This record gives sequence, structure tokens and C-alpha cells, in this order.
Amino acid sequence: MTNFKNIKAIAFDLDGTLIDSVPDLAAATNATLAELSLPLATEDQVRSWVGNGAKTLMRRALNNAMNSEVSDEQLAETMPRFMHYYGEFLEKHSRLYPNVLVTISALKQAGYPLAIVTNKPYEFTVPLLKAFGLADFFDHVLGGDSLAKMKPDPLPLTHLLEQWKISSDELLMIGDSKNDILAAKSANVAVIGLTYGYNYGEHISVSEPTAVCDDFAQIGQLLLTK
Ligand SMILES: O=C(O)COP(=O)(O)O
Ligand SMILES: [Mg+2]
Repeated sequence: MTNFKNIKAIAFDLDGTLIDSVPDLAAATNATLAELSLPLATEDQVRSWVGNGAKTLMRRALNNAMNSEVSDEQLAETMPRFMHYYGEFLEKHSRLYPNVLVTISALKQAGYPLAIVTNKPYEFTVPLLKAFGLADFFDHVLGGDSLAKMKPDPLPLTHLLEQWKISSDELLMIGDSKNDILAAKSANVAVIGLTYGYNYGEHISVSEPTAVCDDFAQIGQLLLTK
């Protein structure tokens, strides 16, 4: 098993890692599709479309519902409706994954500086963290629109390295998607892949993270018992 003894700070993905947010993303997607009199999507379909931010989710949903490529104009017209509905649903049907709160709390107490690196728009990220009692644990919260590029680009992680003044072998990324693994690898950062989240239907081990965990509690075991 990989030794994480160098690690000084940790960056967490949000959707599919800390919070199972697909039920509310699906509710907002379907409220938007219904308003356009388009056929609705299943929760499984929405789960397979999450990972590259709200705009790409809606593009995939519209392409599927219309059975053709949505134009950029049509997508731009639709986005405010999706954003409105997602802001309304946000945490209504979402839930924390098991052992998240207790593990994050223990890591913070052990002295690790923590950050969120999500592709979710920033305006939803902080309210969602607050709704689940997580907001106070993180020194930095980066949404998909906080910087010029989102994951799988390494920019959010290299930004954190600069902010925290640490080297790449001192940061650990934890996520459920190939976008998390690719961003970490491009930044030369170790990465734990979780098996329970959303990864376009593909097992996370295919992306070859540094380590694979099935349960969030295992992260505590890896980092708190050195
Ligand atoms: O909103 C998304 O598409 C994915 O969000 P995540 O980066 O927190 O998994
Ligand atoms: Mg994720």
C-alpha cells in the first residue's frame, strides 16, 4: 500500500466524493427539460453526464432529449433555467456519503489544511457545503468557474500548491472521477480514487489512481495511522 507520509494538505472533489448530489442534479435537469416540453432523463442517465460542470451536463441532457446536437445559442438560453432550478433543489434529495463528516473532521483536527476542488459552479458549492455542515473545514473552495480552467486541467491543483506554498508531492487529491485522476497526474500530485461515485460508468481503477478506496473511512486509515 502506498505510503502518504509526505502529504501536508488535501484537496477533495465534491460531487460523487463527499456528496451524492445526482438526485438534485436530475431533478433540476428534468424541471428544465419539462419546461422545454422535452422527454425527461433517468437518474442513471444524469449520473453518467455529471463530471464536467453544469453546462456540459445540460448539453448532454439536451443532446439526448432532442436526439441531435444542441446549438451554443440554445444551450446559453437554457442555462439560466437549469441554474434557477438547481439553486432551488440543491440539497433537497442529496446526501453525504457514509463516514465523510467524521473523517473530514478528524483530518482537520490532525492539522491537514483542506480544500474543495469541484467542477460544480462556485455559487452552488458553498451553500451545498453549508447545508451539510462542511463549510468550515475548508481553507479554499474552488468551483468549476473559479479559475480559467477546470479539471481535468491541473490548474486548480497548481493554484493550491501556490496558495499553500507546498510542493506537488505534499498535496493529495481525492475524487471519484477520471477528471480528478487526470488533473492530479498532470500536476504530479498523488490521488486516491473512490469507487462509489460517478465516473461515466467506468471503474475508477481504470484511470490508475495512486490508491483506490471503497469507503471514505479508509482515507482516515491511510492518513491518520502512519
Ligand atoms: O459538477 C460536476 O460536473 C462535477 O462535480 P465534481 O467535480 O465535484 O465531481
Ligand atoms: Mg466528482
